[in-house]
Amino acid sequence: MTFGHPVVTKIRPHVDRPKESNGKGTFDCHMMISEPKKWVKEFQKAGCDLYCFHYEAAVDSTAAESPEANTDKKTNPKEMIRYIHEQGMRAGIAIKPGTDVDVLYEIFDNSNKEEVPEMALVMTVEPGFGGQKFMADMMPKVQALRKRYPELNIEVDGGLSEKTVDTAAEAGANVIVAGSAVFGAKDPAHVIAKLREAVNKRR
Ligand SMILES: O=C(CO)[C@@H](O)[C@H](O)COP(=O)(O)O
Repeated sequence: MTFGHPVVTKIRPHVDRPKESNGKGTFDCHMMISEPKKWVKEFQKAGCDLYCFHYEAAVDSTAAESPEANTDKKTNPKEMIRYIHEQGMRAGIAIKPGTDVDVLYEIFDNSNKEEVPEMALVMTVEPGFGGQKFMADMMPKVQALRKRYPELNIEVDGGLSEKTVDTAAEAGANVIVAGSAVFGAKDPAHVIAKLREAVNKRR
């Protein structure tokens, strides 16, 4: 599990859930875990505003607990999104580098708004650890999402820094996760300001 560090935290008002955050930004929890449904309530209690799970991991948790009883372990992100919304949080859905962006279209095109997340997260490194190299070849996914959903919150995570943020922002990302670039900086506030600036000048 990792906690994202979104430096651009304003979720666009028209996609906001009724329960607003506390005015101090959005507590965006990126759940890089295999059974994301298990932790939804715990994280809601802990103050999470936006619960982001992986498309690849959205397997029914009951089925995952009893594999022998599970004959069709199928991905069910819609159920996850509805469940997150029912707990009063916003939902995000993440895809790993090897996952096609097309899998998200069915999810965002759904006419049932309770099953539509407020954010898409395009991983720009393989999930695992900080300090990896930004994968610029993920940008076509961001561009495709931005073209199809002009108002969507699109997050990128992995290898973002002052050097790479322009590429991501130019492609259409408006929520930037940065680990080592911020926490390893002499002046984290300056880096955060630069990352924000890169996004804001394109909005
Ligand atoms: O958890 C992950 C990747 O597994 C990311 O959230 C990274 O931790 C971000 O760190 P940097 O790439 O910015 O150092």
